[in-house]
Amino acid sequence: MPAALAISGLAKSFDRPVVKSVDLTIRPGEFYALLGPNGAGKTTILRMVAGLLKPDAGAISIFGIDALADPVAAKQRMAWVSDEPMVYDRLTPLEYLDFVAGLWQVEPARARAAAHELVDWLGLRPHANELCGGFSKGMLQKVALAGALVHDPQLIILDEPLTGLDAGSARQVKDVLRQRTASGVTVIMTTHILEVAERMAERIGVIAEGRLIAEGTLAELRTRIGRETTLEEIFLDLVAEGTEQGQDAA
Ligand SMILES: Nc1ncnc2c1ncn2[C@@H]1O[C@H](COP(=O)(O)OP(=O)(O)OP(=O)(O)O)[C@@H](O)[C@H]1O
Repeated sequence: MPAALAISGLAKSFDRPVVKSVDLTIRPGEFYALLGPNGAGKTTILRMVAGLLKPDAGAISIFGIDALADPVAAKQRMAWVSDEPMVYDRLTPLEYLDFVAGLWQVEPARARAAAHELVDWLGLRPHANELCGGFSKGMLQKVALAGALVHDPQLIILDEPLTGLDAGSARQVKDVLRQRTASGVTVIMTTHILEVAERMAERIGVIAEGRLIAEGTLAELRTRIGRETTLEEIFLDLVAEGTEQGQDAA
């Protein structure tokens, strides 16, 4: 079976190199967290995977599909959830989900069932028939997540999905993601909430200055650091070890 996501030699520069020859392989059903300091290049990597930004170099394969050569086929297998939710103000959550399902040509009865299930899972039922225009950012984030999942993607790519959510909403989103991975779906997400990476991710990748500087299970990362400590300490040590700034400070 091909990898859910295989990236090799991925590179991108803006006014300077931001992603520098990143290789990453995620197996089907895996929950993978991408950590890294602000500006490390995490979002840029995910935007390239989601087909929103053209890499300068490298290859991206999604379940064996060359995402650069056949972006439409690749996009059908994945969902992209940005940290800036884009939802239509003049639609209710159910109307929005119906609209998105239509774009994906999901069979109407299946789409309706999926929409109602997501609305319930994400606690949107009391607002299911209200216009999204009046929603808080957290509620919009949940509607956007529901929209991304309505076509049953096999790879879910999320950029900071829990930022700004209250405890109850964060729990609902985590439960939806857990439920999806339990049924074999692959998840890759960026987060600054180390506890989320620690509790939810099977493997963690650390990006610093555009490079993947470390990767593994929490136990593997601990072994690499050589002491029994928290993910926060591991993260700070790895970043210090893997960046010019950190090396200068050491
Ligand atoms: N469209 C763009 N044009 C110019 N520079 C950009 C663009 N997008 C990102 N960058 C720059 O690329 C670098 C990496 O940004 P990116 O958003 O990938 O980082 P990140 O690791 O996701 O950071 P954060 O944790 O703060 O969200 C930053 O210096 C950012 O300013």
